[in-house]
Amino acid sequence: MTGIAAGMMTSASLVLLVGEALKRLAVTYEGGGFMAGAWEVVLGMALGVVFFLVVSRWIGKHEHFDIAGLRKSGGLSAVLIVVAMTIHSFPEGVAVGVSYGTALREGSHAFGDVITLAIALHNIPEGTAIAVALRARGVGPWACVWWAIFSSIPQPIGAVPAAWAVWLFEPLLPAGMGFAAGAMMYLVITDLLPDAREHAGPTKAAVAFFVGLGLMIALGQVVALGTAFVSTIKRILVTGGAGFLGSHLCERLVDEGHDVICVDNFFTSQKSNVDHLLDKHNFELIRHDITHPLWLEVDEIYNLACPAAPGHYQYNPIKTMKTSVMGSINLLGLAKRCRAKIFQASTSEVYGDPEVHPQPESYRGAVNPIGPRACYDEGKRAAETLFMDYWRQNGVNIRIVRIFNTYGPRMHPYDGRVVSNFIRQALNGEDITVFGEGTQTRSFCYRDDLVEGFLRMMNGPDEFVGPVNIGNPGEFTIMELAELVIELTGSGSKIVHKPLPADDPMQRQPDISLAKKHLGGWEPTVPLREGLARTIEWFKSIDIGEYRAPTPNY
Ligand SMILES: O=C(O)[C@H]1O[C@H](OP(=O)(O)OP(=O)(O)OC[C@H]2O[C@@H](n3ccc(=O)[nH]c3=O)[C@H](O)[C@@H]2O)[C@H](O)[C@@H](O)[C@@H]1O
Repeated sequence: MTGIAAGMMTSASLVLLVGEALKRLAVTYEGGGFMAGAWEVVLGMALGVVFFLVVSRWIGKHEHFDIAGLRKSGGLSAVLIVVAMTIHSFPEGVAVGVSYGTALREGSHAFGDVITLAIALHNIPEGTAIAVALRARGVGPWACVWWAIFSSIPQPIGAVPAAWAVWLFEPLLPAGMGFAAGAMMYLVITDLLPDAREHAGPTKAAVAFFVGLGLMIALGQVVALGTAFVSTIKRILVTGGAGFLGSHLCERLVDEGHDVICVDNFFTSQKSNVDHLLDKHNFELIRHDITHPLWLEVDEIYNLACPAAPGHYQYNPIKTMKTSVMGSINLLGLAKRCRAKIFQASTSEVYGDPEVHPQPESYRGAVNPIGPRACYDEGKRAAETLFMDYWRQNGVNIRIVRIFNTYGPRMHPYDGRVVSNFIRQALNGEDITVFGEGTQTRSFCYRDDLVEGFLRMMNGPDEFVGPVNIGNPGEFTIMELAELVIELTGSGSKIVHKPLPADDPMQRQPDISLAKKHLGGWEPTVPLREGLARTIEWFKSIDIGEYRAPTPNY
């Protein structure tokens, strides 16, 4: 078994990791000549070897890994063996993590899978050895099993941060691949092969080694074939994809390698938001209004299409209601036909002017169904109803998020919402228009935090369909916001008061416990001051003259 694992790990290290790293470098250093950039892999391998060497020295003698030696052990040495095995699992985990980090960055998990398999296989004799040593000491059979399993727990603990680190430092990938290869080869030479040889003799060890080599090459082929069939690349439709949030979502999805179809009618959005994506092979832009049916073949749909600023959605309230209701019906029908997963961008406005504070998802809201905001609030509520009914009645795979006030770069300068208005006014030296006394509150979430929440919700388990609040619980009065914008822009603008619009909610703050629980601990990371500074920089970088106000209501 150990001999086979040694063969598999050798093949994985040299063929998959080093081979692939050199292939990548050939692209990076195109035209750079023989061995261009290969030093990165060599350096990575050396680091991998040194890493294992240091760890092995630190935990003591190699005899502790010696499987034959374990059989003879008893008493204190058995405890030492468990400790040594447990600690030496850690660098193995790092090797697995580096391999997965590398593989996933490439859009496939094949590398990680084969290396995990090899390490897992090699865990079997190690775990058995621990069990044998403890059993000889009179430890009960189940306790032996537990200790055998426990000794491998450092593997995932080492693997997760290692994978993350590789992900973070993409340019170091070839060196990272070399690192994993070097670390594994060290393990093969110092640990696996001597064990195999001592156990089974040189001939059987050599045969097992070559069986392992062959097995891994065959497995690599099967995985490659399987990956081609079960591709991780999805065809994703984003409606409202040229808008403030939609364009950022498209960008994230394009970067992840998905085939993205952006649909927009450009009512409150701007083509320039997706200009930089137009020449990407995996991005497509369609001008279309979702109140009309759409015939496409997709795997996932993000429905973000709807004007969201009160002034613009009240400009043509019937159209706003149609966008939420007919748009949802059209897209849910598309999702049903394609068996696609579909995501609805709902809103904190479903809570109306809330009597419960902060607002949990279970709160049913206080919406005026006949007021000027109803076209949006009730439209979004009806959309939620439609989503839930398509889920219950037709088994459509849905997700609903309720977005709380969001801001950031690419907000339309004439959007009319409070953050864009205040920044535009401050930069132009105009009066800052605070509606009412400015004592009403809002909780402002930075765009990137929100889109991260979207992705986690869409990619989360099918059992959790929402609705879930996504927003920043940091609550501010509108007056505080005005003062902060003046401070950050260094503007001489004065604050003036205008009448409070009808049905304007007095307070709003999301309860995000549900998101934290179900979306892998998701929570906003960008504080208002920092997010506003970034947004102000973006506003300074654009030419407002290139933007056309969608309606006169801003
Ligand atoms: O920003 C958002 O994401 C939300 O914006 C609006 O909801 P609202 O909270 O009314 O957003 P704003 O128009 O930005 O108004 C926020 C507060 O600032 C006040 N405001 C707005 C604009 C302005 O120039 N001055 C001003 O004091 C408003 O009266 C309101 O109390 C939309 O209706 C929501 O669907 C959307 O989720």
